[in-house]
Amino acid sequence: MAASTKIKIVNVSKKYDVENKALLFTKGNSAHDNFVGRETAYVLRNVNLEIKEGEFRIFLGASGCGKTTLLNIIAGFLHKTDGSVKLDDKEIHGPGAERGVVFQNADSAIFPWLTVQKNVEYGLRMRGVKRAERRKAALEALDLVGLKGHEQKYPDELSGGMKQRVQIARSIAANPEVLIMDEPFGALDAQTRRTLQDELISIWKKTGKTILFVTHDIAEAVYLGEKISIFSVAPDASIVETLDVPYLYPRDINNTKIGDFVKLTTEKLEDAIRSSREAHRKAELERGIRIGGETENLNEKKAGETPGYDSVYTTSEKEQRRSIAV
Ligand SMILES: Nc1ncnc2c1ncn2[C@@H]1O[C@H](COP(=O)(O)OP(=O)(O)OP(=O)(O)O)[C@@H](O)[C@H]1O
Repeated sequence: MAASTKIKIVNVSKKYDVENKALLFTKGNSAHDNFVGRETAYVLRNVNLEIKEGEFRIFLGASGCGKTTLLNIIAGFLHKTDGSVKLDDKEIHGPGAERGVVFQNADSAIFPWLTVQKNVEYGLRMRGVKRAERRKAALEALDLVGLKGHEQKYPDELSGGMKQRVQIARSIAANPEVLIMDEPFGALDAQTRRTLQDELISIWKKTGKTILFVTHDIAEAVYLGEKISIFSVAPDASIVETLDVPYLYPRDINNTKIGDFVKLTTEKLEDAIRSSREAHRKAELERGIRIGGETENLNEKKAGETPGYDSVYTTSEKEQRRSIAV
């Protein structure tokens, strides 16, 4: 039987109130000096997306294209400016227990004064779940993320990877239908990252949850995702292409075919960045204005480099990418 639609996003747009934000800029600061009054720029414009129940969906895009903005709209933390976001055919108007969120920075998401177990129980306690029941849910979730035996520790006794596991366990204990993950492994070392990627796949397989996952790391996207949605750049960013990743789990990132798929995804992302930047430039030229100071000249880029490259990858990711695929 075909999976049902879990999340449906139709023509979602978002603009921030940059006019008020600009008042915060200090004079002499380049953001202030270059501000030319485009207070109504849309970060996201007409985003369309359909996610099936139980799907593992990746969001990939240049820094600042609006991935976090979209996740926050789906999580219910932010209001959209236009469009519709439905979960199980019902419009989302705010946060809900059926959506669990995992942020990149575990330090700011978990409470240092609570033990691991109390941190994981926290959301359930807020919902009035009885002690024995929340204890059971917390212990099961901690077992699932490999933290059995660490229940009574405090966050400052844990490594970065363990803290991230606590955050994931806290989401899972609340038993959400959708896990919304914003670069959850971005701050971790390569080894821990790989271990947590494998654990996440195993949790996804065991629980059947729908997962939305933002990453900058193309190899991670291909290793984890069933589908990869690629964003153009802001302003007016949207999802320009969605790739199906046609490989069974567990995937071997050193496999040549998967390496070729990483390369293909990289090219698609670079194309999306290049063509949306060209479209912005054309539109700016047509309006006869220069936005944000110096307009970057595409032709001045070094041979072999693609516009947006530096904003998408960190140095180590660039090296990893070269060694993996390009
Ligand atoms: N509260 C806000 N007010 C004004 N502009 C904002 C606000 N939050 C985000 N933005 C702008 O919206 C754009 C998209 O931000 P967002 O954090 O969604 O991008 P992102 O794709 O997640 O970036 P990254 O990959 O670097 O985390 C950026 O230009 C950002 O400066």
